[in-house]
Amino acid sequence: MRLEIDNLVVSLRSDHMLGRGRTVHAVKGVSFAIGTGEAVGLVGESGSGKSTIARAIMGVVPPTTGEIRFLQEGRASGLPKQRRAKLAQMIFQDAAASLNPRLKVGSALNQIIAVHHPRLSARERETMGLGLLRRVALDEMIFDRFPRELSGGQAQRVAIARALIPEPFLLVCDEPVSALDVSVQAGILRLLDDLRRNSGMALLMISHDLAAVRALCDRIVVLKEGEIVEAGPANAICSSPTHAYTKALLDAVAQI
Ligand SMILES: Nc1ncnc2c1ncn2[C@@H]1O[C@H](COP(=O)(O)OP(=O)(O)OP(=O)(O)O)[C@@H](O)[C@H]1O
Repeated sequence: MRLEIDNLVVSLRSDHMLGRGRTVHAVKGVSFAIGTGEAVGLVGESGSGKSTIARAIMGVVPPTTGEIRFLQEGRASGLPKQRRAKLAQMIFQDAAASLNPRLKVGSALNQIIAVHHPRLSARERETMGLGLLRRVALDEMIFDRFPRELSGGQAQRVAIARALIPEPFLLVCDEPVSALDVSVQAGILRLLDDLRRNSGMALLMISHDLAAVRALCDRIVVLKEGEIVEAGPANAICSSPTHAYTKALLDAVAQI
């Protein structure tokens, strides 16, 4: 399986009070690809277009021009809703906010398991839910907790467990650790890395933090004002950046 982003342009109508109705060129002709089991980092300062690219991949915003293709053995993959869930899932910075506050973790997982595995019995769904918790290294007790009773790291692990249910080709991670304590960050990054290595799930790791991206990714794409300024193997980008902007991002990491 392969995701190809080809000359993607996304222009948005500004909803900001001061510039309402103005067109914002959030993404201006971006191309890159991700194959099965690959981890690609998308870095750039605030407003460089990272989240807009993620939303376009997830089908939430349409490309203004250009294409986003999921290819299976060279052929376009169909996009009925169920199928789309198997192409890409997404996790967010604020994991707790992405969980339904009224549902216990077990019920939330159960609902999504029922959608994607309709033939399973209630018992089998529960077994699968508990198995998912183990896969993200959470205690079974978490099954009976509400999102408000979870720590930030636990909530992110539940969000990851939920994303795994359709067994997606790609997990889009939008700043998945930037709201967490440094000690908790490493555990989540290790979990994402293990999932990629063990299940072959591809990762698109979106971050303004080059250090987190470097730890996880084979390749890095550096964005500035909606355009790619540099792209290549993670080690090469981090050890000898060619673009002044990438150097500035690296210097920012060194100062932390
Ligand atoms: N819904 C929207 N309407 C209008 N403009 C938008 C909208 N969403 C984003 N933008 C603009 O598009 C540009 C890219 O924003 P985007 O959120 O993709 O950047 P980002 O790199 O993800 O930033 P951050 O790291 O702060 O999340 C910015 O100028 C932003 O103001």
